[in-house]
Amino acid sequence: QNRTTITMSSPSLAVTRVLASSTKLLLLPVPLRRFPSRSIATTSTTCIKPSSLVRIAHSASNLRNVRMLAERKPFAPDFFFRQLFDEKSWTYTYLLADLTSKEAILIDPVLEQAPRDAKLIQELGLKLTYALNTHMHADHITGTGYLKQLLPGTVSVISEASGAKADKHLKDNEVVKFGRFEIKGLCTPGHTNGCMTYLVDEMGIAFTGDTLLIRGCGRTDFQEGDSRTLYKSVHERIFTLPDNYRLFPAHDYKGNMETSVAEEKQYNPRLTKDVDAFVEIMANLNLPYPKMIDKAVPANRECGLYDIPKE
Ligand SMILES: N[C@@H](CCC(=O)N[C@@H](CSS)C(=O)NCC(=O)O)C(=O)O
Repeated sequence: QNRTTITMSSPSLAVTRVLASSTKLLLLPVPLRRFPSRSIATTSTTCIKPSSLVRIAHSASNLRNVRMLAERKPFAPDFFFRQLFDEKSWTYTYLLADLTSKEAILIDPVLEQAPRDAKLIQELGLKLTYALNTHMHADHITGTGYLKQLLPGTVSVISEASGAKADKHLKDNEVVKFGRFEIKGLCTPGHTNGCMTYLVDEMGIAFTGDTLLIRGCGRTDFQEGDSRTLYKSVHERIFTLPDNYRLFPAHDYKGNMETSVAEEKQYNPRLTKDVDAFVEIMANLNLPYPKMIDKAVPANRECGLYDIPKE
């Protein structure tokens, strides 16, 4: 009979073998002391199908990463979340709302997408109260100025430290409410002086702007960029959040959409290094300047109220 015997100390190898042989598998009892602590042992002779083995093997390898898969805080049923994308600047905009009061906020809207965002908000029967910027962007013009025109009553928001115009300026730890929810601004300078990470603690989510990107971070070679400051901001204000917090950046250039505190603490190739190594990495990124920088920074200093289409 076609039989394969494996130990579960190398699950991926075992899966490869079993999938290749496509036989049933016989697990023989092996004294527990032969297994490393993270392995799965069987105490009786068992016959299992390859498909079950794949599941077991995945579970075994996941044991190593169990911290990363810490239970998420579920979204409340009355909390609305939508991630939107601008394909020209690779920017994520986030629409959040209280479904009972219908009050909504936007984080990092993009000028060219303001009509899309306004239409969506109207279609969903929401009322935009605040349009927030994580910082004074260099690669696109914020949509907050245009949204104020499209959806009158919208209040534009940016950090006090940004030096940009807006209806409302936030200090560190200051909160903005939308319905029963609140979003808190944490000063996380480094990419620019005025960078803020926005937290909705009740939902276990944070919007990191360009301070922390997925497996990366914002560059520090223009505006008031400073690598040591960025490193401190991430380590002291983002990596100290609970491991299961879901993180949403302002950009991603590789098709990723979200990450978590635990993942970035373990796998961020820049921010897992010590500060001197980080500074060295950042000094050698050699990225071309954003194409829009000369137009975007002056426009964003005026809250995007610059050259906007006349309605
Ligand atoms: N090519 C883009 C700009 C890409 C870029 O520089 N992104 C910034 C955030 S927007 S200022 C960044 O910090 N990137 C970090 C990285 O490691 O890529 C354009 O021309 O707009």
